Amino acid sequence: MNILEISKLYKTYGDQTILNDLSATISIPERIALLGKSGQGKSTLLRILCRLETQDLGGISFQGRSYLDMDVKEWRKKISYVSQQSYMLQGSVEDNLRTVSQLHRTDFDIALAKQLMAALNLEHLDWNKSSSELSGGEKQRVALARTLLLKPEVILLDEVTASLDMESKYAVETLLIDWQREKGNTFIWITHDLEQAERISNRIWFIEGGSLVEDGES
Ligand SMILES: Nc1ncnc2c1ncn2[C@@H]1O[C@H](COP(=O)(O)OP(=O)(O)OP(=O)(O)O)[C@@H](O)[C@H]1O
Repeated sequence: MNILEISKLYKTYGDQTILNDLSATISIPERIALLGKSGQGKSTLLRILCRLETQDLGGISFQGRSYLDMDVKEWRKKISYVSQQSYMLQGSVEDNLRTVSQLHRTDFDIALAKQLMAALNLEHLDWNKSSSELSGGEKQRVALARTLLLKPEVILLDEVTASLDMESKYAVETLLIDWQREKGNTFIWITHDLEQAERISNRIWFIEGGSLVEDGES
């Protein structure tokens, strides 16, 4: 039962309905592009899936286990979110990369970290540099490497190439597709770029009015 199941999710903010009876079954592995106009609840859906927010009604289960039966830390190790505004911890680049293993008490895989940084066109970035001194695009890619080091089974990507130049954008796409094929994980990737959606996905979702109005192969 290698699936993430979303069942009848409802979410409102005040009198605004953001998710309205949204259900879906997500296989692992799978590559999903999530499209939809601004303000349609894409980020809200991903934030609920990694339990940064709570739905008003409905359930989520992963490999047959309800989200209610798994503690948040264990859940987020399996289902991780990379936000649009990349969140950096205080300290150096290396501190940021190491955090994940410290948090989850696993060994820091320095070889993998170097490999990821190189694949993200960051091989020349000084690991002693303070995270506050990084550019937006550097922060975004360090945040991505930090998440991949956790090897989540489901990676939730919120417009992660939005602040990148073309070369870095393609580097991120290549890395995530190669990683997905090799590890057999799933990603759900929010993008406003239809061409990118077609390049990166095998399944496309279109969200509108709080529901998935399209769900098909790409
Ligand atoms: N914490 C919150 N409190 C109140 N309203 C919120 C909150 N978070 C999101 N919203 C509202 O919910 C709606 C959906 O927001 P969300 O960020 O999920 O949309 P989105 O589809 O990801 O948009 P975009 O493509 O612009 O990133 C928006 O109208 C937003 O203003």
